[in-house]
Amino acid sequence: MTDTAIKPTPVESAIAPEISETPKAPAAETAPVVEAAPVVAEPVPAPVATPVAGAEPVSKAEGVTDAPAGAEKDKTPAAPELAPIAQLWKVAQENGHPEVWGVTLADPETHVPTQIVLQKYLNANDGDIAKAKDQLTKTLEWRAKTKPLELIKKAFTKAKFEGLGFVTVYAGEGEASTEPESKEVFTWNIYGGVKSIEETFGNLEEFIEWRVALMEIALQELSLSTATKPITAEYDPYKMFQVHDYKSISFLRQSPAVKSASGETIKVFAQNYPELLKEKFFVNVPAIMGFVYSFMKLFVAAKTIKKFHPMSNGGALALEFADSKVTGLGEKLPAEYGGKGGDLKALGKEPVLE
Ligand code: HEM
Repeated sequence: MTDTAIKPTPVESAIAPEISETPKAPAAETAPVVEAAPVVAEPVPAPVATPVAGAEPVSKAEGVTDAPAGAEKDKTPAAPELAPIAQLWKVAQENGHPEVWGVTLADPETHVPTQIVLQKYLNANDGDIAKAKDQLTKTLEWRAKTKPLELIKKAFTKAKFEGLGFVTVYAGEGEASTEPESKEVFTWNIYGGVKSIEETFGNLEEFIEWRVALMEIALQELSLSTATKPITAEYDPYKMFQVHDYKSISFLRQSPAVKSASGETIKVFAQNYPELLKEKFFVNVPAIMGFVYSFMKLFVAAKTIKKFHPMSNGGALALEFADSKVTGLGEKLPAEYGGKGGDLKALGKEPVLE
C-alpha cells in the first residue's frame, strides 16, 4: 500500500467491552478460497455431468466429487453423492426463493450465473458444504423477506441520503466486452458528507435499506446474470471495489446511531453478500480518528480485514490501481481521488431519491 496508509492506534482492548452488544460478523465476505473438500451427501440421483455450455468445465476440485471411498464394498451400491454445487442447488430449489443478486437461479450444470453464485457460498466457507448451505439458506430467507431488488426502485429521502452513496463502472478503452476483467465496479460511501447523524442513521431499517439498494445497484453493474465464465475456488473476477470517504467528517465521536448502523450493515453484508469484495479503501481518515479503524475491525472477520486499506490522503487513491487489468483505471477516477475522470455526482448512480 502507499505510504499514506495510516497505522491504527492500538486501543482495541480499551474499547473491546463496548462491542459486546453487536455480534461479530460471520467469516463470510472474504474467506480465503480453498479447494472444496469432497462431502458425503444423502443419497440422491446422480447429477448429469454435462459441461457448462460455452464455458470452461468446472473442475473436479470445486464441482464434482467422487463416490465415497468404500462405497463399492457395500452390497447395494450407494447412490453417488451430489457435487457440492449440486447440493447447494438442491438447497435453493427446496427453499424456493428464485433469485440471488439479480440472478434467476437455474441448474448450475448449464447456467453459469447460478454456478457463480453457489460457488461464492462455497468459497466463503472454505469449501465447508454444511456452512455454505446454512449461509445460502439464510440469504434466500433474507432476500425473500427484504426484497432487495425492489429497494432499487424505492425512493429514499433526499435530505437523509443525497450524495452519500454512488456506484461507478470503469471500462478500458475499446474493452467494452463481456469479459469480467474488462471493467471494474466501485461502490462509494461518502460518510464524510453526512450532514446529520440522527437524520441519516437514526432510522436503522431505512439506512440499511438504502445501503442494500446501493449494493444491489452495484450488483446490477457487475451483471452476474449475463456472466459467461464459471468461477472456481481460485479464480473469481466477479468482485467490486469499495471506498469509504470520511473527508470533513464533522463529528469526532462515534455516536450510538453510527455504531449500530455500521454494526448492522457489516452483519447483513457478511451474511448476504459473500465473496463480492475485491478491496476496500477508507480514505481521508483524519489521523485523530485512527482509533475508529481499530474499533471497526473488531466487528469484521479477520479474512475481510486483509482487504482493508485505510489512507489519510484520498488524493492518492488512484495510485492504488496501477495493476488493474482495466488500462489506466486510476486516471478514470474523479479528480479528488487523484484521477482525471468525472466526479461521482456526474458519473455515478445513486439509489432513487425524492
Ligand atoms: C464518524 C464517522 C463515520 C461514519 C458515519 C461511519 C460509517 C460507517 C458505516 C455506516 C459502516 C458500515 C459498512 C458500510 O456501509 O459499508 C462503516 C464501516 C466501517 N468503517 Fe466507518 N464510519 C465513520 C468513521 C470511520 C473511520 C474514521 C474509520 C477509519 C478508517 C472507519 C472505518 C470503518 C471500517 C473499517 C468499517 C467496516 C467496513 C466493512 O466491514 O466493510 N469508519 N462505517
